[in-house]
Amino acid sequence: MPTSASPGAALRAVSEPVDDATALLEYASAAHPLVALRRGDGIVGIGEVARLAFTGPDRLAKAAAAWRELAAAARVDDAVHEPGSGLVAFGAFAFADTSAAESVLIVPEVVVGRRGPVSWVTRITTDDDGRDLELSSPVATPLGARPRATLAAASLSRQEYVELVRDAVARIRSGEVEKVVMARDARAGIPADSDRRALLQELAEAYPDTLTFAVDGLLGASPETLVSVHAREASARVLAGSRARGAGATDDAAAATALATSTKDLDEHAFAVQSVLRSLRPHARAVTASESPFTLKLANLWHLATDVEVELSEDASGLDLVAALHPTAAVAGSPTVDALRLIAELEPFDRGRYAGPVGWIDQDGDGEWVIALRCARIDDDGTITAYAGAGIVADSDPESELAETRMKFRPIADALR
Ligand SMILES: C=C(O[C@H]1C=CC=C(C(=O)O)[C@@H]1O)C(=O)O
Repeated sequence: MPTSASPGAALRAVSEPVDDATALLEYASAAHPLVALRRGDGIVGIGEVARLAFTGPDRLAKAAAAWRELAAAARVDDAVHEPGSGLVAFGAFAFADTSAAESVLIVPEVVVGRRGPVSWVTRITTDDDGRDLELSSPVATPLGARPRATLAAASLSRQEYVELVRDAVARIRSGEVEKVVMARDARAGIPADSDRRALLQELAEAYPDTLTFAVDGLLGASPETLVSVHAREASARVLAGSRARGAGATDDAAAATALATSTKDLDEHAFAVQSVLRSLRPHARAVTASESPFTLKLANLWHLATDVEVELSEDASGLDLVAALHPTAAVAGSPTVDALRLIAELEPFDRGRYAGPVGWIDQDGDGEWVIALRCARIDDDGTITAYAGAGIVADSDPESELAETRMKFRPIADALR
């Protein structure tokens, strides 16, 4: 484990432009990478100058308040002024209020970042002795071999998952909930000293439009932006409703059309959009969302997607908005409270940080948060636990939902292949 520390004193961060930092992943730790990358741009953290941990129902609100305080006390010299320069923390939060998994904000000692033509390094330290920051330059090391392993069903066999979905459909038809997301887990093992960056590289190449992330052992490639905040504007990409990609061009186009015209998927999607709009409205001067969803193409799946743009009405930070949004109907269901109760009752495992918010925040509260999907936890001993879920509504077919979860395991399964 990395050393943990809470900042005894205020933090000081200095960002300076550097020559092109092309292969950002080469700066990350092989064992404990801190990464947020999209199409080659983003930030990589090295070391830990502070780790804030939270648990329980208020974990997000507590994190938002703690970060506000820490950022207000920090001394930041940012000569770069790009999203991700200056003081940043990476965060990963548990899905459930009762989860045993700790939710964390990690402030790295060094950040290497890149956005288009601009590259930078940020050095962060505690400001207690008034020292000038003189840390050595970050070192790029070539990625190691990609670890190989095969995922196997863990807490539930495939048949048990099918039965779980059948139970969920019955509970929906009896009127208990309108939609519930049912997940399953799968496990594999890699050597403890495997280079996690090699898996991230594979995810980033196969899923360039997702956020490839790694925070505190959780890594993945999420297509779903919970909220991205920059200069008092926020955006979200809501996903719900999925189809496997077709084998050839004709099949693939037919899969997209079938998805775009499926009442079951459009209903499932509408619940997710409504839950996001409801959560964002109190913080918004204006909210814009397209009237009907578009089909988003990923390497493994088609998704129904809606982009939401928000003009913020107050000084809400990314974490304030995350606290308002989580859990959306894309990962919990609708109505939220009833769906969460059903998940706790039916799913025989702790989701940990799967389906929770993961991302980063800067000193101004700006940042990018996605829902931790298409992801796995890798323990220090090399045990991998991957997760995949599907939104269940009254018309769901249990076998199709099982097939959908298999497609959602593919990013992790393929990266390990
Ligand atoms: C719960 C997952 O996906 C969600 C996001 C997009 C589409 C979904 C669906 O079609 O069911 C899920 O709501 C997952 O990938 O584990």
